[in-house]
Amino acid sequence: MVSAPYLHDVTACFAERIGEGGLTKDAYARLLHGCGPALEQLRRARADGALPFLTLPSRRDDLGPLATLAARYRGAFDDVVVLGTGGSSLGGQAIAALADRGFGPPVGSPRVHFLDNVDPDTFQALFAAVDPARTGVFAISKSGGTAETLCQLAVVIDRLRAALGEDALKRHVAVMTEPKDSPLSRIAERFSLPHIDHDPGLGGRFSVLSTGMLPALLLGLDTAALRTGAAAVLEQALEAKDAAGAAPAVGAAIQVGLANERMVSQSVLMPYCDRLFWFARWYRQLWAESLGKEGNGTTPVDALGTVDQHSQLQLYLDGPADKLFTLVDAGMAEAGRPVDPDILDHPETGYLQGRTMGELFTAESRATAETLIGYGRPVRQIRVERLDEGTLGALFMHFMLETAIAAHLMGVNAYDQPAVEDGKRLTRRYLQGEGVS
Ligand SMILES: O=P(O)(O)OC[C@H]1OC(O)[C@H](O)[C@@H](O)[C@@H]1O
Repeated sequence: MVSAPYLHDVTACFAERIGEGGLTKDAYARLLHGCGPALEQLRRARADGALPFLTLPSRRDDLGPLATLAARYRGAFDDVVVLGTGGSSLGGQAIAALADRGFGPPVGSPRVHFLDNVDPDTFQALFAAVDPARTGVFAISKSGGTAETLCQLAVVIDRLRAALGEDALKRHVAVMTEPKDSPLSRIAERFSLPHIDHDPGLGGRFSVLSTGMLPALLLGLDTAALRTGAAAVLEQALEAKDAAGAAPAVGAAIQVGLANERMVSQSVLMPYCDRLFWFARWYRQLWAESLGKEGNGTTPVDALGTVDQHSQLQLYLDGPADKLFTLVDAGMAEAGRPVDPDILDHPETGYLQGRTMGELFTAESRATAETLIGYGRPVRQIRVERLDEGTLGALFMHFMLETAIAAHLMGVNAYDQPAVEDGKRLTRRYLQGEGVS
């Protein structure tokens, strides 16, 4: 059992059963040994600043311009639209879910909408719902050249300009992109839009502690706590005396070991917490794009307890034995009011009487883990005492490190995504008229 500050019982419970299945203790020990150089590489990268996702947790200097913009937006707008896709959107969505459960933002915050697709119907619905005079926009694109984000922004600027005039744009629209010449930086320049620099060394799927900060500030979340939680996990992992003491290394060794032995081809992340729904979506991109290279990688699956017990669990238990399960328990056992036996008085539901919703949640998470183990499926559980900015930051860092270490073990570069460029090239050709009948 490995524990890290903030993440209690990062139970590599499968580690305790290694040797029972196809992953031998020797193979696991070799992989864990291989994590040593991976951790050393991360230590060096943190020291020389080569990987900004490792230095960001201890930085605060970059937050100033974001805080200024957020304060202005909070004062001026009822709605803020965050444009961008992939790594420029999912981290922000995962953070925003902490504060907005879908019933509206906290008092004093605007409604924050993430538009990460180019579905014209969605944009039509957005324009019908918001008042342009009370709407702010924040467009995020690391490269500044992503077709979807540029198209989104062009459409939104067109609408705002028609409603408010060109001069108003600089008060309503801001961008975050690399400080270089790009289609997005040119738009910012042309309309004098505030431009916040995106660190060129910070890959989108490792950028949550940067791209997620404006949404966090808009919703009144504690950005310092997000980073402190991440820093604590980073510190624990990089200062551990060996790889066995570093939870992300243990997780990477298990995931890669099971994949090498052809025991898993999919990695299911199943939090028991609605607020972690978008976290699982964020993880899906991180794991897929970082590792899916040269025939490597396992397919990440985002699931949600208890909902997916009622739609996926049959397959998970009795379908192909090709999945590793990571269940996240967000410490809600105490939450909720007890069920009044006067209302639920049927003899068959005696087990629910006097129990809280949180108790049902927690019992189901435990029961699912044990049932999966009973069916011989590899399972690990991560327990978070309480979900807040600190623990969410810790979870982000845990999985970013686990992914980086897994990439090292697989011998792939975690920080690029060369294959997706092919489809982008083809899209451009189609739009230019080539091959379109
Ligand atoms: O932030 P951007 O440069 O606009 O990129 C947004 C997304 O675009 C892609 O196609 C990449 O596959 C993703 O890794 C990236 O996060």
